[in-house]
Amino acid sequence: MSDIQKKNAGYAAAQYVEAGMKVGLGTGSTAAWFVKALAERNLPDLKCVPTSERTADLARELGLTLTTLEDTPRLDLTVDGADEIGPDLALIKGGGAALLREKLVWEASDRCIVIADAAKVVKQLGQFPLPIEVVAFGHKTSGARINAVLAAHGMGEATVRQADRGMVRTDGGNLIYDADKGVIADPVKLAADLKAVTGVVEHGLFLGLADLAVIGTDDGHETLKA
Ligand SMILES: O=C[C@H](O)[C@H](O)[C@H](O)COP(=O)(O)O
Repeated sequence: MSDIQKKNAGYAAAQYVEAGMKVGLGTGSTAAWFVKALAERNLPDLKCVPTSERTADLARELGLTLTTLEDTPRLDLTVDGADEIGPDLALIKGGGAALLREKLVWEASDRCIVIADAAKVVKQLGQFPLPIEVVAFGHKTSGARINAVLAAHGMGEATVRQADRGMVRTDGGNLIYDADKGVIADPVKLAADLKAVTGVVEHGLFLGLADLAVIGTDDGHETLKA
């Protein structure tokens, strides 16, 4: 993990934003650099949709104009971080528990740019534990079903994410189960199988959504196309 690489990716991605755009703001330490760089550009008539309360607070503090998906259902561009970037720009996201709002914002965007430090680029997804957002009601039952799906994919068990004060809650009040790390051999099928479990709200596999990756290097950035 390199902060300078994250910063370089965030600042480079801010150059893709034009005046008057409707922009989705990602969540996490890399996306925070993008939000900062975007605010510094001071472009006129931007409208931004944040993907978490954390990002909303930061963007507000930096003077960006915020709106919601309810008021602005289509966006020109979303820029967001990732936990892993695999072949074809298939991603794992949700390390910061923001995956549901992130996916809603990504899917509402004409173009999505993923930004990351170089260590996030992998040959096969799965070394980062896949986050799965689950409704709290009956979550142990849902968790057992999730584990059956993961076992069928040759993966280890998922466990509920804990913080100092108990189970982590997302901005929407849900829980996060993190799959044990391992090889995700068939991300498309795993995504469909997880979505079929009642109680699963969303999972952190972002497939076919990223158009471009901006990868920070120590002295600049590189781009990868989908
Ligand atoms: O839920 C959080 C998001 O998906 C983040 O974009 C992801 O975890 C990457 O975060 P970071 O840039 O801090 O590594």
